[in-house]
Amino acid sequence: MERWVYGSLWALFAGSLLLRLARSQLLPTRALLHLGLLALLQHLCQACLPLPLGAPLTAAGCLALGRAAQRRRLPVAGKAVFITGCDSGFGKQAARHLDSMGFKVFASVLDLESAGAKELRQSCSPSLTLLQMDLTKPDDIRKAQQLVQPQTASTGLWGLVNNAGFDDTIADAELSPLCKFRTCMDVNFFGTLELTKALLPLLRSSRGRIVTVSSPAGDMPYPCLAAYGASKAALTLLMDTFRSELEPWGVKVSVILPGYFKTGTSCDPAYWHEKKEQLLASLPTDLLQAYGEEYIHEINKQFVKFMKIANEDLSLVVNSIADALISTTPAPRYYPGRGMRLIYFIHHYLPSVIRDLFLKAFFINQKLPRALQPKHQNGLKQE
Ligand SMILES: NC(=O)C1=CN([C@@H]2O[C@H](COP(=O)(O)OP(=O)(O)OC[C@H]3O[C@@H](n4cnc5c(N)ncnc54)[C@H](O)[C@@H]3O)[C@@H](O)[C@H]2O)C=CC1
Ligand SMILES: C[C@]12CC(=O)[C@H]3[C@@H](CCC4=CC(=O)CC[C@@]43C)[C@@H]1CC[C@@H]2C(=O)CO
Repeated sequence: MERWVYGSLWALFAGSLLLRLARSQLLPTRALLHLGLLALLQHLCQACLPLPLGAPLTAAGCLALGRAAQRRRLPVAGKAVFITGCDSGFGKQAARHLDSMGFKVFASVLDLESAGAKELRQSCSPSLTLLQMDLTKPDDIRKAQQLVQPQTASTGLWGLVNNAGFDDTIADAELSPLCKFRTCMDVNFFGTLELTKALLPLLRSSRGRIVTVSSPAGDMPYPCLAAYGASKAALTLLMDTFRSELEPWGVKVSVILPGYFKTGTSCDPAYWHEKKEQLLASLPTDLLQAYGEEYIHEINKQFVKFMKIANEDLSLVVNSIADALISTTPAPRYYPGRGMRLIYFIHHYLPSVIRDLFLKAFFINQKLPRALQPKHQNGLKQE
């Protein structure tokens, strides 16, 4: 009897864990997971249940998992979606893709004359509306809300895709100017929060969707990304809170956590060279003395080399955005991109010392600051 109780409890625990992992999008393939789960259930039933119930229970498991695995999609007709950051990158490609799917797209851009805005104007259907909006300007957000509201009064606004984001500093937190922390927070957190609050009444009336593109840098300490990562950490937590609080209203919230992709200026060496020079010119002398110019050149070199191998297939992210908008069961998290499952597995299950070493080996591994180098050590001792 005891064996039977333990076996059943173990089967329930293992089954719930594997199902949670399946829904989290963290595992390589659903089929692999389902086979593993069914083999486990079959074994446990045979080992623990007094009667030959293995086969019928396993068959029931197949049916249940098959239904869970089916991700049904909602009809697109009549659904309006507001997307931010469509000048380039994921936002531009998502606007074009959602327009081709039949959504009524409101594509906001920083600059209506940007190459991306012109491309969307030329390549998308007449139902796509381009509008200029700077997330750091409350007046722009108010005008955007006033444009969208009358055009969605009958249908409500089905989706908000918070895609716009900013970072232009790749340096240790101590070397990152405070104004960079503020700009990242202003765009990535406060601007996104203000827009979301402005459009929430429309989203609640349609029991629609909020899809926010955050970053794994908000979940784990990527070296030299403190300003950006802190703003994304705040954003991700905000969206998790929205997901819980908006559940009674029928509004579903998903967070997209992409890997590293070639978008906008993310892999433009000339852009990052200019940002490095601006940073060097802005640093106080004592800080520059302590770290040394070479330290900052090395970070920039490692970063530019890393982005050379960034993913070029933006459709991985765009498809996650689309799924979060029209799946009947959107996932709370999407992890599109090479190696993201491994990175999150390490983050969730390995000790912090291993996690930190992995991120340094994977992304940027700073050299010793000038003041800590043996040939400069005597300078420190005298001070
Ligand atoms: N490229 C990558 O490897 C990754 C990007 N992300 C996130 O993906 C999102 C999209 O970025 P990407 O397409 O990669 O880069 P991107 O630079 O091509 O696009 C960023 C967009 O945000 C807009 N934007 C910037 N500041 C703005 C402001 N103040 N107001 C309104 N819009 C503003 C830009 O005009 C641009 O359209 C961002 O939230 C970014 O943090 C997350 C993980 C990885
Ligand atoms: C900061 C930025 C976007 C990111 O989130 C990535 C970063 C390059 C290193 C990364 C590797 C990952 O595995 C996750 C994503 C990320 C932290 C990108 C460099 C420029 C990108 C940017 O500026 C976004 O606005």
